[in-house]
Amino acid sequence: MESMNKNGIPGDHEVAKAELMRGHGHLWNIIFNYVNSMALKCAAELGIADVIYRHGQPLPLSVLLTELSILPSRTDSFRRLMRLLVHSGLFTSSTAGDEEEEAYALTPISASFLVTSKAENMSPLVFAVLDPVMVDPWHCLSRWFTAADEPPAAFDLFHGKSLFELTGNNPEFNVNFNRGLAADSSFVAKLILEQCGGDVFRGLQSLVDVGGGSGVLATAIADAFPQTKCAVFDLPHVVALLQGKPTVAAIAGDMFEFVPPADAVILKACNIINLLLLPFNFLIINNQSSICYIMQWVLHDWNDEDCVRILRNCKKAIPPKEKGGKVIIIEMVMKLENEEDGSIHDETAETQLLFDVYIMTPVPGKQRSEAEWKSIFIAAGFSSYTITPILGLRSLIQLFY
Ligand SMILES: C[S@@+](CC[C@H](N)C(=O)[O-])C[C@H]1O[C@@H](n2cnc3c(N)ncnc32)[C@H](O)[C@@H]1O
Ligand SMILES: O=c1cc(-c2ccc(O)cc2)oc2c(O)c(O)ccc12
Repeated sequence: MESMNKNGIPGDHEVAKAELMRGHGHLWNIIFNYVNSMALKCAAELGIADVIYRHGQPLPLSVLLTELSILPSRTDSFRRLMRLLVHSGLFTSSTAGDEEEEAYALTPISASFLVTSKAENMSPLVFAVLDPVMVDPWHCLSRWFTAADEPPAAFDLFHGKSLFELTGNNPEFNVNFNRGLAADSSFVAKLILEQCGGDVFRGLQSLVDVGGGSGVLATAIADAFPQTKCAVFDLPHVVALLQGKPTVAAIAGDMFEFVPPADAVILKACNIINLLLLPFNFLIINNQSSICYIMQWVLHDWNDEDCVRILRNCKKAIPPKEKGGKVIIIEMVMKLENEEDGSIHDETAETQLLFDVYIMTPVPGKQRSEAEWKSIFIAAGFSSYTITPILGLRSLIQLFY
């Protein structure tokens, strides 16, 4: 009672104590947040969503335990794991029958992003992001800030090489990483084609997906627009995973050296083009045709100077806007804290902040605001751009000169 004043209103001391308790809870939430990530990874590794999906209706706990070969001694632990995953919105639980045994069902999130049996050559993104190869470097992020030899990213400090060098000499991780990103690409490709496909891709003669990874995006565009000749350009060990995609050509090379002209791609469609042959193909570029380069999650890997180099290489090979040339970039456009609408507090804005810090650990990357993008576009010689938000999190940017 002593902390109330005579009107029954909590005194300063009581308010401060309540705030401290809230703050303590908040801190715990931040500290233990990685448990959500790891519980999700565990669910994906066990294949919980696949088993529920195959069952086609809410799955009683006992059946789930049997199907997943969970040891009887782990029953209680498994139920607690499921309780957290239900709380996170990945599954729902209900009780059915006289014994009131819990039964679990998929939510739209797990049905769309965790069921692997529906997606060939893809695995949930969580396998790429939470692979120990990606997680271990976080333990030296603080050291990276002060390391005198200034390694490009904490990843390089921890592994002694860059992410893309490591994918080149660790085949298992190369597959894991590219399959994880493929699943995300597949989702985005569907969205783009539904929301703005006609406006963006209709009438294009050729398109090259620069840093196109698994080729999922290029394949979806090629399937939706069969008259557009599509190709994926990426590092040799990445395009090597692309064998067997009949509608998309694969080209190995280094985008810092040059970006292949799309018309050269058409000549060699359906083969992995030997990089050595490409200079000869320059001789027969038809600069009058509508050529487009597309890049998803490529520029966010690099500093401003490198982005300008990549974009200048693209600009060299496309005709001006009136002749149908453009570069399409699918990336985040960060909302900034001082933007008027206050939306920095919503979940999308928080995810953007997390992803911006996330990307500095595997690569020397960053997420950019519109003003930051604009100065890169101008430095690379482009004169206009449009931004179409396709998801809360990211946008489709079209660049012209
Ligand atoms: C983050 S991944 C994005 C992959 C794909 N665009 C997607 O959205 O899933 C970046 C891609 O850039 C490729 N890359 C990195 N350095 C490159 C280079 N110098 N030349 C060509 N591609 C490169 C990587 O191999 C990788 O596939
Ligand atoms: O580890 C990653 C993850 C991504 C990523 C995350 C979420 C998405 O919806 C898409 C992609 O992107 C990465 C990336 O571009 C990179 O260069 C390194 C690592 C990752």
